[in-house]
Amino acid sequence: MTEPSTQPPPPMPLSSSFLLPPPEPPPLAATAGNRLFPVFLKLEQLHVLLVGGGAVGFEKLSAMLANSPNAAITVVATWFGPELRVLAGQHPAVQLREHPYDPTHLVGHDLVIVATDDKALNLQIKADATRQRLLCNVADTPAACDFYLGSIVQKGDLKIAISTNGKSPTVAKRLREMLTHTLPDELHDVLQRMGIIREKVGGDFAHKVRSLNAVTAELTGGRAYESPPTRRWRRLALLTLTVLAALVLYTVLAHYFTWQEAVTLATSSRTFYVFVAIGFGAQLIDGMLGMGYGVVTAISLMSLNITPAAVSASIHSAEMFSSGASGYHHYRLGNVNRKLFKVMLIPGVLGAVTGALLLTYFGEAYASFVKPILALYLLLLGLRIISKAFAKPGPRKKHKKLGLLAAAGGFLDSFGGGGWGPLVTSTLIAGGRTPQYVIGTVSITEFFVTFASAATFFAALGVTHWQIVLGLIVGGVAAAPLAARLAGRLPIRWMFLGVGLMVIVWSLWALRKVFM
Ligand SMILES: C[C@@]1(CC(=O)O)c2cc3[nH]c(cc4nc(cc5[nH]c(cc(n2)[C@H]1CCC(=O)O)[C@@](C)(CC(=O)O)[C@@H]5CCC(=O)O)C(CC(=O)O)=C4CCC(=O)O)c(CCC(=O)O)c3CC(=O)O
Ligand SMILES: NC(=O)C1=CN([C@@H]2O[C@H](COP(=O)(O)OP(=O)(O)OC[C@H]3O[C@@H](n4cnc5c(N)ncnc54)[C@H](O)[C@@H]3O)[C@@H](O)[C@H]2O)C=CC1
Repeated sequence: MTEPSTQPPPPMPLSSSFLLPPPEPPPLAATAGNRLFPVFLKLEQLHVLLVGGGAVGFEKLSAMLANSPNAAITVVATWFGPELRVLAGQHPAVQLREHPYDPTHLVGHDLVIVATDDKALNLQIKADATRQRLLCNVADTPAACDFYLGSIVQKGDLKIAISTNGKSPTVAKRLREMLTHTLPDELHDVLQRMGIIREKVGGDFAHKVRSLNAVTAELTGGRAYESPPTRRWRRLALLTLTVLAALVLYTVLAHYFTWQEAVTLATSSRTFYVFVAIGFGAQLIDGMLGMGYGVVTAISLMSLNITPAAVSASIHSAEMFSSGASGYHHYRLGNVNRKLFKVMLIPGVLGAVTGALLLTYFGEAYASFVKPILALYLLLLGLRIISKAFAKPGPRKKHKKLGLLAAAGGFLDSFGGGGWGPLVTSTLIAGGRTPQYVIGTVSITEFFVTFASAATFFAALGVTHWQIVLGLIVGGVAAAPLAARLAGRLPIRWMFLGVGLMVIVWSLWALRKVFM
C-alpha cells in the first residue's frame, strides 16, 4: 500500500501540458483498449495520394481540406463523383487523375488513402505502399490501416481529434457534435491571449511552466489568475469604491439621524432582518439565472404592504450595490467575456442615464405607457425561452446589434423601472451563448448601468427609504460570492426553464398594473 495524502504533493514536474496536473500512468483499461498514438500532421507540407473518387473518396478529401485547405492532394480514380469534382475545383493544390490505379502513382507521395470499392485492389495498394514505406489508410479494412482519420472538433486555434479505435465512427461523430456544442467559443480568445502571454513570460523554462500553470489554473476549476499590477489596481479600485460607498451612505444617514439613532433603529427593528433575508434570496436567484433581483425584491416587498413608490425607489438604490458585488465576484471567477462587456458598457450606461433623465423630466406617466409594451415583449420572450428548454440545441446565432440591445436594456431599466436582466440576459441566452459567460458579463455591466441610473435619480430626487435599502444591500452583498459561484452551474435546460419562468413572472407582474 502506498501512503495516501498525508505527504505534501510532489513538485510539479516540467510538463509541456500545462493545463493539467502531471500525467498519471494511463489506467489499465486505456492501455488495453485504444493503442493508437495521435499526432497532428502539417498536411500542407506533405503530398497525399487518394485512390478512389466516389462517396468515401469525397468524404476523405473533404475531411483533409476542411482542416488543411492548401494540402497538395492527388486523387486517382477511374471515375469521380460530381461533388468531388466541385470540391477539387475550389482547391488549386488538388489534382485529379482519371486513370486506373498504377503503382507509379505512389511516387512522390508521403501518405496514401485508399477508398476504391474493390477490396482486393485496396489491399494490393496497401502492400505497394508498405513496400515503399509509405503510411497508408485503407477505408474499408481497418486492420490494414497504418492510421485512422478522426472526428475533429475545432474552436479557432483549438483542435480535438477523436477516435473510437475503429469501433464506432458514428459515436466519434456524435462526440464531435456534443463537444462542438458544449465547449465555449471563448476558448478561441483564451488561446489568443495565452499565445501573447507565452511570448512575454521571461525566465527559465521552469519559471515559464509555473507562470503558465498559474495563469490557466481557473480552466480546471482553480482560482482565476491576476498579474501583480492587475491585483494592485483591483485592490485600489475596490478600496476607492468602498470609501466612496461608505461616504455616500454616511452622508445619507447623517442627513436623517445621528449615529446612535441610526444603529439602534436599524438593528432593533425586526423587519430590517426581513429585508436582509429578501436581499440575500433575491441575489442568489439573480446569480443563478442572471436576472430576477428586481422581481423577487419587488414581489417580496409588496407582500409586506410597502408602497409601490417606496419599493421602486429602494430597489434602484440597493440594486447598485448588489450588482456591484455580484459583478465583482463574477469577474474574479472569470465569468466575464471582455469583448461582450466592452461592446455593451457604454450603450448600456447612456441608455440608463437617458431613461432616468426622461423619467424625472416627464414623470411617471410616460413610464407607465412604456412598461406594458416591454412587459408584453418579455412575456413572448419568456414563452420562447421556455420552448427552447424543450427544443433540440440549434446552431448559435450571433447578435450583431449588441450595443443596441444594451442601450435598450439600460433605457428600460431606468425609464420602465426594470428589465435589464430579463431583456439582455434572456436575449443573449436565447441566441445560444454560454449562460455562465452571459450571466457574468451581464452582471458586471449591470453594475455600471444601475450605478448610472441610480446616480441620476439621486441627483434629481435624493435618497429615501434607507432602512429597506440598507437591509437589501446587506443581504445582497452577503449572497454575492455564493451567487456568482452558482452562475451557469444549472443544466442548460433548467436554466432556460428558470429564466423563462422568471421573465414571465416579471412581465405578468408588470402587466398587473395595467389590468387591475
Ligand atoms: C477505421 C476508420 C478508418 C478511416 O476511415 O480512417 C473507419 C472505418 C470505417 N468507417 C465506416 C463507416 C462509417 N464511417 C463514418 C464516418 C467517419 N469515419 C471516420 C473514421 C474512420 N472510419 C476510422 C475510425 C475512426 C475511429 O477510430 O473512430 C471519421 C471519424 C473520420 C473521417 O472519415 O473523416 C468519420 C466521421 C467524421 C465526422 O463526422 O466527425 C460513418 C458515419 C457517417 O458517415 O455518418 C460510417 C457509417 C456508420 C458506421 O459504420 O458507424 C466503415 C464501414 C463501411 C461499410 O460498412 O461499408 C468502416 C470500415 C470498417 O469499420 O470496417
Ligand atoms: N472508412 C469509411 O469511413 C468508410 C468506408 N467505406 C468503404 O469504402 C469503400 C468505397 O466506398 P464508396 O466510396 O461508397 O464507393 P464508390 O463506388 O462510390 O466509389 C468507388 C471509387 O473507386 C474508384 N475505383 C474503382 N476501381 C478503381 C481502380 N482500379 N483504380 C482507381 N480507382 C478505382 C472508382 O473510380 C470510384 O471513384 C467501400 O468498400 C466501403 O465499404 C464505406 C463507408 C465509410
